[in-house]
Amino acid sequence: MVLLSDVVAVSAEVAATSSRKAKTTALAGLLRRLEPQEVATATALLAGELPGGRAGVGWSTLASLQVAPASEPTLGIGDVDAAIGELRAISGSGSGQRRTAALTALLGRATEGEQWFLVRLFGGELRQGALEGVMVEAIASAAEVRTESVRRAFMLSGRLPATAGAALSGGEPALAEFHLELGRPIRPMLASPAETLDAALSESDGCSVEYKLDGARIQVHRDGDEVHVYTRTLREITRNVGELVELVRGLDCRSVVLDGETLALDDAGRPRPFQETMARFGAQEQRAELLHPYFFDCLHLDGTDLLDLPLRDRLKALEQVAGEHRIPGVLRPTPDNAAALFDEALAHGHEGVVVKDLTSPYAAGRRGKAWRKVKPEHTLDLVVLAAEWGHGRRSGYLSNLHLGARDPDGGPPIMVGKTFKGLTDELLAWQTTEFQQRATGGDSWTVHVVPELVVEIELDGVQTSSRYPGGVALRFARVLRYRPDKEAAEADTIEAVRGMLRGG
Ligand SMILES: Nc1ncnc2c1ncn2[C@@H]1O[C@H](COP(=O)(O)OP(=O)(O)OP(=O)(O)O)[C@@H](O)[C@H]1O
Repeated sequence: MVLLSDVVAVSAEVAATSSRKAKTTALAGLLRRLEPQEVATATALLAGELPGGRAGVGWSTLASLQVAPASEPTLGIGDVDAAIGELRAISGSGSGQRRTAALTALLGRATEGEQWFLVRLFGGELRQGALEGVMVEAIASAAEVRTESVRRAFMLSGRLPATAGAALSGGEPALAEFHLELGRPIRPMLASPAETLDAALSESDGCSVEYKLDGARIQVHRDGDEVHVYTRTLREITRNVGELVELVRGLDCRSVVLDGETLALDDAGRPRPFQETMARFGAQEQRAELLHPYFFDCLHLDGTDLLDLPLRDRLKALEQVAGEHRIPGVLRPTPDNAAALFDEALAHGHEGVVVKDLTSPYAAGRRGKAWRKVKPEHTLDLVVLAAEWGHGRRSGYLSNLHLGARDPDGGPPIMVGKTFKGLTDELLAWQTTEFQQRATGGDSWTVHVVPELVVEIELDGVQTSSRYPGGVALRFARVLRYRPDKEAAEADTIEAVRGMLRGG
């Protein structure tokens, strides 16, 4: 039997080393020791996820609890699972009090180190998407299967616990059982940045160059008349986007999975601000502006999965089923044609282009070289770590943001700079409320927050710095907008920030 204290020890070991190999070895070592019934819960805990999802425990409850710790570790993985299940089942009148009582009982059975872990687990502070890649490798190593097989199962299920369960109990054959299922979204394929268009073009033999639209990612699943629409973070938004559902229901096919971008357009056909597209995803009421879909990939058509086929074949399927709703682009362009498309995309108010290798399969959830994004200006998506109270006109508002870049090895974000520029009155008011709800501590100047909000920052470049732990500082940073569609695990890495040193 594995104890919670074993998980806590391995988590600490993983956090303490920056060596990917050491992290994988530590995680795999523990995974190997698990009983089959412990695998799902222990995997979730190691990945910093609350087993089974949210349990309705807020920070205010957690912060108010002072429970004397146990002197010896006795909590097994099964005990933790059962206690979380009980917490989740509490409902009805007096549920707040009963939840506090159940949580107090659990914490009373935990040692000091275990309490620390559990409080952060409930508070969502341990969840680090960057750990996912390391976990995938650890599962492969513990189960003695190919990393690619584990990665594929994870992309199709979106769940590490289920992936680990299959790998450790059934090996390769069990992993091969994972399929694209209509109605279950998969993690979208992502792009990595290219310095220039020419650099991106020179990397592939044949490519598709497409507009990079500044909208919001959608994944659409249709099975007969049933249509579901999901966001980039796999949230279902079907009820909010009736016009997209109708459009996909009208396509000439029985079943299909399409990947694309959606955008609200003004009367002249120019993109509306990104915030308006995002607002549609959250709004319950119908709004005036209509969303238009721009599909760029087809992952399934009429009973056949296309994920493993090269892009050129997926694009043929896309043309067949949704040709008139394809994103603007060119296949196998000359350098001049590609440059013309890039200029045209910018002239229409879009972000740039994406250059895609026509031979590449769909590698969900990965930021690989098969898709390269090319943009003209410098922007970074960073994580908000803290904010300082403003002065003068901004007094009473949380203003100056402390910004962190992602640690690719799964550690906490690394601070790279501060800015209060670019914040509108509306954003100031919004973030003042949001940050206080996410506060983890601070002093009279500064409020530290759970590092989960992603903000897009425009900057002139970066410079070396001895002030910040990553050795780099942002130059002339200003806030462009918040990125509610992104999680901290998708923020730019410290390496991406350092990579900008070259560009000046
Ligand atoms: N033609 C396209 N092909 C793929 N993705 C596209 C395309 N046009 C727009 N996009 C958007 O770009 C995103 C892919 O770029 P990337 O993986 O870098 O995500 P990102 O970090 O959101 O990009 P950025 O922050 O630069 O907008 C997709 O999630 C999608 O929303």
